[in-house]
Amino acid sequence: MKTLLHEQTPVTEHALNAIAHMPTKSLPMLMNNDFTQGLTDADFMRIAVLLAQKSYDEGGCPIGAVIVNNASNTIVGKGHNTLVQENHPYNHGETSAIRDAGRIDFSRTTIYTSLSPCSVCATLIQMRGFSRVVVGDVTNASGTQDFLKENKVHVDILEDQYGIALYARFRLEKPEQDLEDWQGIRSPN
Ligand SMILES: Nc1ccnc(=O)[nH]1
Repeated sequence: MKTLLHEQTPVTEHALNAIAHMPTKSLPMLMNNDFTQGLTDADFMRIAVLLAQKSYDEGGCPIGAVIVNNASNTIVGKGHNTLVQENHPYNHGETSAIRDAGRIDFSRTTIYTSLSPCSVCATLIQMRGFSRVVVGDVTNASGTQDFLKENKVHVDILEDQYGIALYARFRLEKPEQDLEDWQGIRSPN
């Protein structure tokens, strides 16, 4: 079967945005193995940021995450924060992607998150035995890298300036929503 994204397709922002929006299980219909093999850490991080943008456009918190199988370089889970969209007291970008992936062996996967993980997500990442975390923003938030490293999770910082600017804008526009999401401070509603 010929896919829309293949070995001759350039890796553009439009292509990455289509990947971000397509259900994970349908991705093999969109891109073939050769295209998938060409995706880099920065590309996976940008997909996480485009999921953050999708959440922002829905009125939610702009944080996205992508989980990739280390051996096959394929996306096995992805998602974004749904505090607002699902009226969900605790569904961060990371938990959303982890839930999308399901009960797999996370020790052979990498999670790309558009924002530095909170302590609850860092604990889940450690408990589920992820081999590696790539963090796209340690400018707006930080603090769990040492915990992750102490627990044998490899941490790489790969800042995405688009994601950093988006989160900074959100924090200025909706400071209460940012605090509720980070610290569980009671919703004003
Ligand atoms: N890393 C994160 C911080 C806060 N909220 C999220 O969804 N993710």
